[in-house]
Parts: sequence; C-alpha cells; structure tokens
Amino acid sequence: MSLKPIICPSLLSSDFAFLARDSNYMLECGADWLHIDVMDNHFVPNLTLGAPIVKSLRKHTKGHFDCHLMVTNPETMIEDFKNAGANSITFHIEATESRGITQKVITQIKEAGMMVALCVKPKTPIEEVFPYVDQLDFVLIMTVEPGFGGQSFMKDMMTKVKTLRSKYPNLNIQVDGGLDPSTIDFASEAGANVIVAGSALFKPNQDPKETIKLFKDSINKHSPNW
Ligand SMILES: O=C(CO)[C@H](O)[C@H](O)COP(=O)(O)O
Ligand SMILES: [Fe+2]
Repeated sequence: MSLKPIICPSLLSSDFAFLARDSNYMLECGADWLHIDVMDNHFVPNLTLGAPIVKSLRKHTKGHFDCHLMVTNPETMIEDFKNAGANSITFHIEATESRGITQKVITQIKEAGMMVALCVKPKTPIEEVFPYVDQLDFVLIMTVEPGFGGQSFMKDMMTKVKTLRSKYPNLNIQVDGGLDPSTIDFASEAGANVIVAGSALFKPNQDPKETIKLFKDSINKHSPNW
C-alpha cells in the first residue's frame, strides 16, 4: 500500500479573527486537513481554543478537522469535540498513560465515530505507543516541544519516525513543529507522510499553494524508499 501525503495547515498561525476565511483559503491551496491546536494552559503553558470555536468554524468550512489536544484531561472533551464537528482527535500519551486510561480514551474516540491518534512529546520514547498502534489511524511525533508555533524543527526526532516506519510500513505518521521547505526532506526521508505546518504556510509574502506542493512532492519522492 502506498501512503499518500496529507498536508495539515496549523490554524494556530492563522488570524483567529478570520478562522473561516483562512481555513478555506488553505483548502483552496491544496491542504488536506485543518490542524486545530487545543491548549489548556496546564498540559502546555499556552491557551488557545476549545469546542465552541470549533463548532462555529464547522458552519463555515467542510474541511477535515484534525484536532490536536494538548490538554491534561482529554477524556472530558471527546463528546464536545464530536458535537462540534471534529473528524479526528489526537491526544498525548503523557496525559493518559500514568493514569492507566490510554485504552479507554482510544475506545471513547472510536465509539464517538472519529479517527484517533496518539501523540508523543520529544522526550517520550516512541516505543510507548507500540501497544496501541494497531487501533490507531495515525501517530503524531512532535518535532518541537508542544505549546507554541514558530519553533525550530528537532531533527533528532527523525530517529523515532524511522523506528516507527520500519515497524509499521502502512501507518500514517504525522509530524508537527518546525516543518518548512528547509526541513521537509528530513521528515519525508525518515518516513513521515502527514505534515503539520503553521508558520511556513501562514507567513506573509509566501505562497502556501507552492509550499503545499513542495511538501507533497517531497513525500512522493521519498515514500518509495521507505
Ligand atoms: O502543535 C503545535 C505546537 O504545539 C503546532 O501544531 C505547531 O507548532 C505548528 O506550528 P509551526 O509549524 O509554526 O511549528
Ligand atoms: Fe499541533
């Protein structure tokens, strides 16, 4: 099976006053999913948006809502995000594993009819997701410390991408943080096919259509060698 590139603009870098306009513009430029960063000012030191805003946005776009929950208690938000129109929910294994509820949250998301993914922060070994991978739609490997856009890509995270890719050739692997035209080849060569990018796509005086194409070309070039 060959995996297709999935490009996910991070709305964290959009103009929050014009979320619908910016979301639809990215879809017109060739984006596949809309990446929505949910931060609770507890799991990460930043506060962004929650289900009510996602619900409002849903009225104005048909895009796939790829919700990245950087929150301490993801299990309390699943129903609200489902009702808001979320298509996939990614939660951090660091928020659930120590409480023994990772399996429960995966099941909760699947039963709500959404795609489900687990995410690992830079210091978390990728092996921690192995027991769950067969049930997941994708795995997110953070390539920055979660909390803020515009940080530098952590190239050493590519070891994790390679390890996961060699064990799971058919898995969608997402990377998030610092992806831009100068770092995409490291990610796609290592085996990532789902790319989140905020600043690289929303920066002024850039052509997001060109950048999205460049990301896809890079993945299509490297994926036959995975
Ligand atoms: O999850 C995130 C931060 O925690 C964001 O999705 C990510 O940082 C995207 O922004 P950029 O491409 O500017 O790094
Ligand atoms: Fe994210």
